[in-house]
This record gives sequence, C-alpha cells and structure tokens, in this order.
Amino acid sequence: GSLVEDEQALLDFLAATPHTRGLNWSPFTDVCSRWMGVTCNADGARVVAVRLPGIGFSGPIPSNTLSRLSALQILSLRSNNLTGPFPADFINLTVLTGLHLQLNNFSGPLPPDFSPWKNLTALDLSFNGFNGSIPATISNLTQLTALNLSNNSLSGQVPDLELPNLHFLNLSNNHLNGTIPKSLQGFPNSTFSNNDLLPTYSLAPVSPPLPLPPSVSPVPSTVTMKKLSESAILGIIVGGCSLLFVMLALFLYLCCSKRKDKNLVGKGSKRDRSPEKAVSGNQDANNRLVFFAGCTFAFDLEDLLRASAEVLGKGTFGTAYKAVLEDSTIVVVKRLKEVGVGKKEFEQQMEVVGRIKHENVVELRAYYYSKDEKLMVYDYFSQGSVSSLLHANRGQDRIPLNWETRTKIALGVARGIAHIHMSNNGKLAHGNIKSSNVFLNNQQYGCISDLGLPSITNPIVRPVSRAAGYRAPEVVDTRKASQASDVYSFGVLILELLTGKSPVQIIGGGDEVVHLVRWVQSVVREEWTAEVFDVELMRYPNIEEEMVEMLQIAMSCVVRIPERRPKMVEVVRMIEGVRRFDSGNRPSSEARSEGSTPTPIQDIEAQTTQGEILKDVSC
Ligand SMILES: Nc1ncnc2c1ncn2[C@@H]1O[C@H](COP(=O)(O)OP(=O)(O)OP(=O)(O)O)[C@@H](O)[C@H]1O
Repeated sequence: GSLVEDEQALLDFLAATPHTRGLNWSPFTDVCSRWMGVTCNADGARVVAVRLPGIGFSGPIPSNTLSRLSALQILSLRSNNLTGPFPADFINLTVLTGLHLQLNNFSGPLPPDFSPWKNLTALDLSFNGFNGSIPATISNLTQLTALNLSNNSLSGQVPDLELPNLHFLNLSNNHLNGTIPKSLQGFPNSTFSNNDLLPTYSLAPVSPPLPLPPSVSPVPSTVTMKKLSESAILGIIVGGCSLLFVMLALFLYLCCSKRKDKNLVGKGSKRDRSPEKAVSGNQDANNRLVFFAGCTFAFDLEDLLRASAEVLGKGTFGTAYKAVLEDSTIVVVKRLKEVGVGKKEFEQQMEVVGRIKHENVVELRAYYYSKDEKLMVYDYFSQGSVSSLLHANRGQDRIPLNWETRTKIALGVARGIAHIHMSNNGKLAHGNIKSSNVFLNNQQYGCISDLGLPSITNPIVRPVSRAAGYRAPEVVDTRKASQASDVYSFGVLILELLTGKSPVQIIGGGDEVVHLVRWVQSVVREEWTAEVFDVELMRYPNIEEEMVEMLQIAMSCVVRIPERRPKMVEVVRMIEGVRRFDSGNRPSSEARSEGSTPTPIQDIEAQTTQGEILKDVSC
C-alpha cells in the first residue's frame, strides 16, 4: 500500500457513496494536510484515520473502497444514513483500533468472526438495525476497552466475554435473553436494560470506571476519581485557607491599585495636572496624540489624561484602561510597557496598523509616543471580550454564548485575520490572537484587537501564561510570530469556543498544566469526539455536525508542522461552508430551535446513554 493508493481508495468511496455535504477532497490537494476528516501517519506515507461523521452518506458502503486502506487505524462514519450489511471486506482492515459506525441504518448480522481486528480498542455499532446474536468471537478482541452494541435488534444469549480491558459496555435496547454471564456481571444494570434478560441475584461488584474523559473539565478522570487520603484532605484545607488569604490580599491590592488609577496617568487632582506632568514629566513638545484619518474623535492628549479611568486589566504588553472623557466619549487606552523599539520604528508600525480598516479588526484610533509613555487608543467594547463572555461567571444565572454567536465570532475573527494577512504586501502577522483580544461588533461577529504589538515589544515568553496556550510550538520568540503561527492560535481560539475551556488550565497548584490542544487531540484520537464539546452547547439541537466540522477545521489549524496548516483565506472558506451565514433564512430546524426554549441539559442527560444525547442534538 501507498498514499497514492489510499487516496484512490478514498476517492472511489466518495464517488460511489451519495452524500449531502461537500467534502474538499480534491486530487490536486495534499491528502494528509488538506482533506477534511483524513489523518496520515507521522511521515505522511499512509492514511491512518478517517473520520466522517454527519456527512449525510447514504446507501451501503461500496465494497473494495475503504477496505483498501490497509493502514487504517480509526474509521468513524458515525451519524450518517448508511445502510446494508456490515461490510464483509472490512476483514482487510487488520490494524483497526477504533471502529465507529453508530447512528446509521446498517442491518443484518454482526460479522461471525471478529478475530481479524485484534487491535480494536473501541467498537461502537449502536443505533443501527443489526440483528442476530452477539458472536462469541468478540472475546478475541483482547485489547477492547469500549463496546457499544446498544439500540439494535440483537437477540439470543449474551456470550461470556472474557475481555480484561473492557471498561465500557452497553448492550441496552436489544432483544437479548437468557442471563447475564458471570464475566459481565460487574457492569451496571443500565448496560443491559431494555432486553429480555433474566435478573441475576448475585451481588454485583463495583462497576468498572468509564474510560470517558469528563466533559466538564480537562483534568484526567483518574485525578478526580482517586480516593482522597487524609493528608490530601489536610492539604486541601491548608490550600483552601491560603487561597482565601491570597484572594483577600489580591482584593485589597486591586482596591488600592484601582484608586491609584482613578485618573489615566499618575496621581493628583484633575485640575492641577498638566499633561506634561502626567506623562511622567516628559517635556518634549513634539509629542502629541496622533489620530488616524477618518477618526471622528475630538480630544487631545490633555483631555485623555484628564479623563477618569478604570483599569480593565493588565495584559502581556501593558495595562488597558477604560477612559471616560468629559464629553462622555468612552475609549480604551493601552499603556505599553517594554517597548523595545525606537520612536521611528514605533511610528512606522503604528502607521501600518492604523491603515488597516476592516469590520472584523478593532481599529487603532490614535497613538502616542514619548520616551516614557507609549499609548494606544481604541474604541470601547461594552460587552467585554469573548474571553469574559465565555468564561466569566459560569454559574446559575449565566447567559450562555449560543452556537450561532460562537460561529459568528469564529467567522468574523477568521475574516479579520485573513485581511491582516493580506495587508502590507502580505507580510503582516497578528502575533497575539486570543479570546481576550476578541470583541463582538454590532452584528455580533468577532473582531480582533491588539494588532502589531509583539513586533515592537521585548520578547516575553512565559511558559505557563495564558498566552502560552495559544502560541504555536515553533514560536520561541514572540516577536517572530508568523501567519502560520496566527493560524495555530486561531485554531486554539476555535477549540476554546467549542469546548468552553481555557487554552491552558493550571491544576494542582501549578504543578500540572493541561493544554487544550493536547487534551482535544487525545480525546479525538480515542474517538470520543462528543466529549470535547461545551456542555452549554448540548442544549441546542441539530448542531452536532456543525460542531464536528468546526472541530475538524480547528484540528487542521493546530497541526504541529507550520507548512501543513491551511492559509487563513482557506480557513474563512471552510468556516463559511459550515453554516449559512449572513442570511435570515436559517435551515428550518435551526430557526425553530433558536426561537424556542432550549431543552435543559439535565433533561437530555436523563435519557441515559451518550448515543441518545447525540441523537438529540443531530439531525
Ligand atoms: N477595546 C476594548 N474594549 C473593552 N475591553 C477591552 C478592550 N481592549 C482590551 N480590553 C480588555 O482589557 C483587559 C486587558 O486587555 P489587554 O489587551 O491589555 O490584555 P490581555 O488581552 O489580557 O493580554 P494582551 O496584552 O496579551 O493582549 C482584557 O480583559 C481585555 O479584554
């Protein structure tokens, strides 16, 4: 086998299988880096994973197509409309580790002999019309950790399955009869519910742990499930107390620092401060606020410095203030620290940035440069950043960011970055894409802010900072960000929108750092894709396919090798393909769902299996 043969096998499959959604599989693009849903091995020599959930495939899987992918390890055709028998020629896929055919309309018996798939760790054939009995040869799958045959029409007795690694089993909603064999009696009752099985009276041992990663936190399940020792409890108490103390200290500090920043720069009453004094005693008369063409603001440096100001936050490059001018104009002023370039270079960079005008790029209105002060002026976005919209007060009375808005944020930011990449003769990169730099415009599309800062500031590389979660692996000097590293950071932003999780989570008092990209990659590799999505999104029906597509786009942006990442214009096109944007006539089911009251997540979860949750949210 070779990559060329794999490519042909995939094209043959696509040509012979009707589907409702387009796939970007062109013979002229690179299979490994460009083809949606296709993953190759490290050296790009063979296709090892094919994940095509929700593409709208129908009819039987044509023989002698996918079965030619002899290096295939993961095959997912979940949530399609495939029919016919279990493909007999899958017998050739001997290195499969994961097979996911759930939520289709396959029928007929299961393959009598499972021994060809010795490496299988996960097998999901649930929600189909398979009938006949469960073959005892499943016992040959000694690596199997998860088996889901629920919601079929399987009958007969449950075979004695000696599977030492099996942690997840679901045989519910079939027509199985007889008794539950001893080897499987450790699984919870729900594993076997809705069958004709005779009750067993033995005391069931403790059920084995589920291998699924928790969807609410990226902390590995083993961490949370471990029994707490006394010393750990003591640690938590001591830790809790010190945390309380630190929070109190932080609160006092913030109160003090807020008071200090009542006016934009320095202390003193509004009246007796001259601008010269305010800007750290600089006497250079040439220093003035430089406005860009088209800016309608009517204030000068003096007004700005007189404005009452409130600290919005301290970022990598300085502190951002919300300044309310005397005519009640509100602007954001960023006071930069660590500017590593001279005046000329600073001005040149500001001119490049100031020329960029696009509805998805937050405009730089003005800047100021003196020896001791460097300021940048932007419009104020009252809704706050996407970071706060996504992560702030995740409590009871929180208004979740709905799917429509999340996709519009992603599309807006993608268009903004694509525009930046085309500006300045295609030489410009943003360098600091992250959710705290993304705001919403009037139509709720995302806009990217903070352009052009990394290149004029001294390199700041903190391994465990918030920014680190967005930084592409090849970026060691923050001044040398590239368009490809922007694509990576943008991929992380999409993952953040999909999962609702921060890109870096520091747990265990800073000892352990969970990187969102690595976590998502590991979950997707195990094919538990549904587990990565933000639980807040589960309430919106019919979006699963779009979420999966968006996930695939994000995954293509965060590949390790920069050259293999798509260009930003391509990313825009891919996201545009996920939804019908800019049109009032949304697909009917979606329109319905957005107008109606969403189903509370508990109600969906109450319907037992994960498969059912999926069914609820997909078409
Ligand atoms: N134009 C704006 N309107 C409203 N809030 C803003 C605006 N610009 C920045 N902020 C908010 O002010 C805070 C500080 O912003 P700042 O950009 O200084 O830091 P950051 O985004 O956390 O990090 P970095 O300096 O790396 O961009 C953030 O919470 C940011 O969302």
